[in-house]
Amino acid sequence: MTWPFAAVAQFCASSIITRNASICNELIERAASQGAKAVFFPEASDFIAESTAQSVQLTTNLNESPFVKSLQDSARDKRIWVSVGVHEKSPSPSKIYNSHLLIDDQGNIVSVYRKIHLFDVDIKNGPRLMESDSTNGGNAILDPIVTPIGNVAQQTCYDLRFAELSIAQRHRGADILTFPSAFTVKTGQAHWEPLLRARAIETQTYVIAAAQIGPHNAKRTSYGNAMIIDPWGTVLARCGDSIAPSLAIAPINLDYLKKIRTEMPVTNHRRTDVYPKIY
Ligand SMILES: O=C(O)CNC(=O)[C@H](CS)NC(=O)CCC(=O)C(=O)O
Repeated sequence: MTWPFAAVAQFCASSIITRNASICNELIERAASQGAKAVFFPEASDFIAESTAQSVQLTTNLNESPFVKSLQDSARDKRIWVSVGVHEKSPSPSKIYNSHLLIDDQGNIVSVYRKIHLFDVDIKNGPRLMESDSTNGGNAILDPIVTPIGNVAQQTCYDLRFAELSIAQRHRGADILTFPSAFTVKTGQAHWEPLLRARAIETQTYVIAAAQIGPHNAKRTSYGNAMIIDPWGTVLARCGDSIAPSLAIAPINLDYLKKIRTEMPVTNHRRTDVYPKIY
């Protein structure tokens, strides 16, 4: 059996939505031409705004977004699944959702995850970001979605730091955890790869982590290092240091995943008589 390939994307979004759309659609074409069955884009691929006000002003409903429509068209034309982070209107006029869409190879949006944990931090000599100024948090952990590469479970960026979500999604049947992200440089250097590898190792799942890279505007730069990790914690593929749009590709081997889980059945060893089962 040859195993299906996944592609993870890395680029630098600006506040110009049409430009970001061209980059993503070009990468979808490239991923499909390399034989990938699914391609994963970063958080906020539609735009990175220069202010809270601009972020709210640029945001539409999903069914009114030319960015989303163009990715749906590309997914259908190229017969490839697409995971992508975008902004979405919420019921409150001054706040949005930070959403993660899964689009199937017919161009249908099959799942919309709304980021649960909001990045409100003020780090000395580091970033100060108050995501909750512009964003409402979601309230649901989603079930994994069956795709040609395996069961894909959606999260977003800062959610990575809350292992409960990954454990819950593992219990619900995830083969692959996905973290579309725009990590800051300071936190990324310290935490990005160890957190991703920890989630892969402790849940024995593949981890696909798309990332924004480089300077979006005068105030904001992202860490990059998009990567695909296997259930043993090995980094199978990663994007390089260039801020030019790029892809990294790896096979998703569910026999290998089963082998890892059989040889060391950590999920069966959980002491849910001592602490609660997360589900
Ligand atoms: O701003 C947008 O439009 C999109 N949202 C983001 O980029 C979010 C909120 S500012 N970034 C993160 O969650 C970074 C997390 C991070 O860097 C960490 O956990 O260390």
